[in-house]
Parts: sequence; C-alpha cells; structure tokens
Amino acid sequence: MGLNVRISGLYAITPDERDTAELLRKVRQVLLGGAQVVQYRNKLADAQLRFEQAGALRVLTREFGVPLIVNDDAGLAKQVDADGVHLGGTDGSVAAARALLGAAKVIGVSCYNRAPLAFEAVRQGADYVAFGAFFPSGVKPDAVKATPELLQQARRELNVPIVAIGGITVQNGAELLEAGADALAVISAVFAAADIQDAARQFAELKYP
Ligand SMILES: Cc1ncc(COP(=O)(O)OP(=O)(O)O)c(N)n1
Ligand SMILES: Cc1nc(C(=O)O)sc1CCOP(=O)(O)O
Ligand SMILES: [Mg+2]
Repeated sequence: MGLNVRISGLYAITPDERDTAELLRKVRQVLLGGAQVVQYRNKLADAQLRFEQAGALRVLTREFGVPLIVNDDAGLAKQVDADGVHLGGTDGSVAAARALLGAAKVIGVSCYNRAPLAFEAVRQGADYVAFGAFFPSGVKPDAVKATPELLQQARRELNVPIVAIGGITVQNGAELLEAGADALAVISAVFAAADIQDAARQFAELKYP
C-alpha cells in the first residue's frame, strides 16, 4: 500500500453530481471538516465527465494531503494518478488492478456481508476490505445487510484495514468502530447535510483506532 496512505477515519464517498464546480465545493467542505479519505464515485457521469471530475479531485485532495480512491475503474485511477481504486464484485479482479496500478497503490474490495470474500480478497493482495450495508441506505436500498459481528470476526482474522459502509450516521457509526471498523464510508450523512463541513467534523471527532 502507498507509503503515505492510511485507511482510517471518515472515508467520504462523493454523491452523483454532474456539476464539477459544485462537486469540488462539497468535497472541499468534507476535507475542511476532517475527512481522511475521499472516494470519487459517480454513477451518472459519462467517461469524459468522470475524467474531468477525478482529475479535479486529484488536485483538491493533494492540497489537503488526503488520499483519493477512484470507484470501479482502475484505468481512471491510473489516468489521474489517484492513490487507488475500489472494486466491487463486478469491477474486475485485484490481480488486474494490481498489474495496472503497481504495488504502491491502494486496492480496496467490497465484501458485502461475506467474510470469505474478504479472506480471498486479502489473499489476492487487497489493501483494505469493506463490509456493508450496516444500516438502510437510500443510495443502495437493495444492499444486503451486514452485522457488527462480522466486523468483530474480520478484526480478529484479518490484518488489513476494515471499512464499514451503508446508512452510516454519526449516531450509529460509533458502534461499528467499537466492533472493529477502522474507517466509516459515508455518502448521505455528510453530503446531504445542511452543513457539510460540520457533518464531516462530527464524524472526524469519533474515536477511530
Ligand atoms: C468503501 C466502499 N465500500 C463499498 C463500496 C461499494 O462498491 P460496489 O459494491 O462496487 O458498489 P458501487 O459503489 O460501485 O455501486 C464502495 N464503493 N466503497
Ligand atoms: C455505495 C454503497 N455500497 C454499499 C454496500 O453495502 O456495499 S452501501 C452504499 C451506499 C452508501 O451511501 P450512504 O452512506 O448514503 O448510505
Ligand atoms: Mg463498484
């Protein structure tokens, strides 16, 4: 994993936003609030807009010294020199991403509610694993349900950072950190807040390992 990359704290994932200036305004707010990782995720944008937005976020996150992870697309991560990529079940293999990005970049893998997926991802060289959804999520209403016990098991049996995702708020996130999560991945509870910077600050003030 990249020498300066630590997957811990508030892991802010961008909302689907077509307006790049507005996206940058919002992400600056989460960075000012103390987000420790930013993931660029935009399910609505075409390839050109994704390239533009990922490149702009690369510049912004460097200003704050915060790692940028690109969702789904190792090629885009390479194009913009992001710090890594996040892969779900249909986003390609760890081996292919590693071959493209090299040893210094971060590869995160979605493991949903399945510990065996995480063991296999780590065996293949994943740098962190993500579990979810812990709570109902408006972004992914049909996500499978994960439990804090899964985090406890992963904490006992894995040696990579563990990310929790899905419907996480400042109120329910503490339980996940106590169960073993290193980072809380959040879209709505920060980006849909009336005051994004304050919402991020409240997440940043939780107790992380
Ligand atoms: C940190 C983190 N965890 C999980 C996901 C979900 O990935 P995936 O299942 O591929 O779904 P999409 O986000 O691509 O819709 C994630 N992006 N980040
Ligand atoms: C993108 C994503 N993946 C999930 C999973 O369970 O793998 S839940 C989710 C949505 C996260 O958004 P919010 O913080 O608004 O619930
Ligand atoms: Mg994906």
